[in-house]
Amino acid sequence: MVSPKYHRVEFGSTLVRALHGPTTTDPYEEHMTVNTQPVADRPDPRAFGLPVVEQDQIPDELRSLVAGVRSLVEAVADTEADPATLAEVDETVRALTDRIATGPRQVGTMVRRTMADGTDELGTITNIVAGPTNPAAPPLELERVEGGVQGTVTLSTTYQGPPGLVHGGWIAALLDQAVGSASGVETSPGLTAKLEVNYRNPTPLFTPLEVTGKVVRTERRKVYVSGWIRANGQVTAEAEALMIRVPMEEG
Ligand SMILES: CCCCCCCC/C=C\CCCCCCCC(=O)SCCNC(=O)CCNC(=O)[C@H](O)C(C)(C)COP(=O)(O)OP(=O)(O)OC[C@H]1O[C@@H](n2cnc3c(N)ncnc32)[C@H](O)[C@@H]1OP(=O)(O)O
Repeated sequence: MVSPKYHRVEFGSTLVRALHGPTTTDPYEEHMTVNTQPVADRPDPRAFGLPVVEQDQIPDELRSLVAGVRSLVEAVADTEADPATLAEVDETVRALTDRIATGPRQVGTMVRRTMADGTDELGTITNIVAGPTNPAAPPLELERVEGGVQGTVTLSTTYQGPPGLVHGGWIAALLDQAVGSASGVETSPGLTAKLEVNYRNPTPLFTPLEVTGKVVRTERRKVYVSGWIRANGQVTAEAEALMIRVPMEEG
């Protein structure tokens, strides 16, 4: 179990409860299993009042909508349609937004997914890099490899910084996710205390990017992790990170 002395995370969810009330109702609860069984050797988000949704229980209709909205964002970012068409689409989108807004899901809602090798991973359901219900997430799907995790993602124009290239902040975000996930599956989940990124070569848009995180060594709660992004086999960015694991109760 997670130690109650982990005040910062505990305070975070207490704050969430203070802001949003003791939300136990999830708009998708009818369609998704909210797991209530504690996990023995891992921090249990439910100890902090955070619901856990199983990723394979997310309705196909929501997955499809998320992908559709992602395409919409790309189309909007690059549209050169005439003003009359823009006004018409704007009105439609606003009407659709009103129709779908069911109120916020509880902040901190977690999702559990099972990687190809059977490893379970917990993350927030709207995680900006990997969250399965977040249309703003690319999403980066990581799988277990020896010593860590790896995944491939292709970013389009909505992640642009310099012309034709991925924004440096997003490069750091991808690496943060990879080192955090590597640390989480190889040891236990934690927070990033330090992330140093070296931008070695331009990271191109519209090109499959291989994102890797590997644990280098562990000292008590400190986990040292390296990360890389490769495009066409060439390293474009690398990271050295320090993750601090959420403390577990002794014994
Ligand atoms: C129940 C559910 C909870 C789950 C939570 C995790 C879920 C993850 C799930 C799935 C993973 C998916 C992937 C996610 C990827 C994204 C990750 C992010 O983006 S994280 C957001 C950005 N990071 C922050 O906002 C941290 C802000 N900083 C803090 O909150 C604290 O500073 C924290 C937790 C990092 C450390 O605070 P302390 O009080 O817990 O730990 P102290 O006792 O100070 O340090 C422990 C050891 O670490 C060293 N240390 C701490 N910070 C250091 C630093 N910056 N540089 C060097 N050493 C440091 C200390 O010197 C100490 O070392 P010695 O054991 O004594 O040798």
